[in-house]
Amino acid sequence: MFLGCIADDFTGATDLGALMAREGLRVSLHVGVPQSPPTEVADAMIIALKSRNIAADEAVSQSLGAASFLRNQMRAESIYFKYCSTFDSTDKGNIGPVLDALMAELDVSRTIASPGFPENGRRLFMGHLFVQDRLLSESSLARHPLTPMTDPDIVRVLGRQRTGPVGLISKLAIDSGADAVRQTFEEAASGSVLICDVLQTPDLDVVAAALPKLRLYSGGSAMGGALARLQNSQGLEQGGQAAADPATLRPIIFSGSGSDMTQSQVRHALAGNVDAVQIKAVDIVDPAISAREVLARIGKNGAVPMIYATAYPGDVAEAQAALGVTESGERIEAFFEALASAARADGFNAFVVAGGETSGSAVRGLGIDHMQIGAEVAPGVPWMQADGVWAILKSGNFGTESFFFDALEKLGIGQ
Ligand SMILES: Nc1ncnc2c1ncn2[C@@H]1O[C@H](COP(=O)(O)OP(=O)(O)OP(=O)(O)O)[C@@H](O)[C@H]1O
Ligand SMILES: O=C(O)[C@@H](O)C(=O)CO
Repeated sequence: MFLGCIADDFTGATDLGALMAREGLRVSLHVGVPQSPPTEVADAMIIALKSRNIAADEAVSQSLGAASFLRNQMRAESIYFKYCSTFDSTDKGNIGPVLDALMAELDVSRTIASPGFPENGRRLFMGHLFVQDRLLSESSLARHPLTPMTDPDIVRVLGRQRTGPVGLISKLAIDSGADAVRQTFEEAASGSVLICDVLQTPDLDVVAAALPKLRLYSGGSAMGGALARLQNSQGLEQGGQAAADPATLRPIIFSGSGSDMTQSQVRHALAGNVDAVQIKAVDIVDPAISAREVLARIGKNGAVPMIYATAYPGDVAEAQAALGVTESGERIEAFFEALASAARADGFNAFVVAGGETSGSAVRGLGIDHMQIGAEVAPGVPWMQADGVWAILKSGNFGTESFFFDALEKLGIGQ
């Protein structure tokens, strides 16, 4: 297996899977470390963790466990550590501590950190990360509830998270070509992690071509896509993609993200034909009971059900003031987990889910631990199939306004 990947959240894992499957790779995606090596043939394996917002030492231990499985059981030639294209983290971690631990474990003296994802507007210049046309620190990510990104200089951000040096593979080196990139990498001090500038996708291909056989890479999904492209240009068989039979599908939409884009997507869906139920944290006492109540209310008008907690920031703040930030979030997550489980038992089998934490809850509720990548609806957002269930896990800010309907259409379900 050429690439063994560790993703720090579920939507990020499916994002990476989509970008590698696009290049024809056979991708095997697992939720957590599998009990034993899977029998299917794969060029790349992704282990999805939920390690972005946990204590750094726990994130390190889970990531080392995944790396050990990928190297020892799957014989992965390289390890890829996938984190967010907006470098979501705090000064305590978890990107730096996990990178330090993987570098020590794999005995590598240098690696790269390449979060950029130009197709989704995440670009880096001189180590500064932009979201569309704004610096990271001026984007909505500066107000992220768990990982507010207030410093756009990723060299400086990673420098605060690790003990070793942090350098830069600048756009100037990339424009000079693969040899200049390789030289920058090789001349960097031992122990360095080099942040990669990227304005357009071909910049990533230059970096991949310059550094084709590192034991350890790290970044967003687009760098993984570039490595997959390089691998495929060396003659891999095309991988197949899972396809759905629309006649057998019963769709349902869950939205628990509060991001600006998901808010637009919910508003767009509400203006169309959906059977919508809004859920509030204060109303959830027993998640299983709330889930059954919601399921009893839907399905009367023949439209696709959409159950959403997504609310304006003022309403979220009100719920947080009443219950506390942790309690209000946990209630909604427990609700979506119970709802996924109950909806599956009721025969729903195509789940459109918005939000990283919400996706984690839905996957837990569905009880799936292994997924096959299907068609991509928006850059980095593919349908996936597991044990007769279809699911699409959308990162909060991904997709355009019509995403929910686009996703259904992609499976052949008209509105
Ligand atoms: N109305 C609400 N009141 C209180 N908490 C809410 C409300 N709606 C959502 N939440 C909580 O906000 C968090 C949203 O996290 P989630 O990761 O699903 O979305 P996101 O952060 O926008 O997505 P991503 O991580 O993909 O960018 C969850 O913990 C959810 O329970
Ligand atoms: O890289 C991204 O932006 C996403 O894959 C992500 O990590 C979602 O949380």
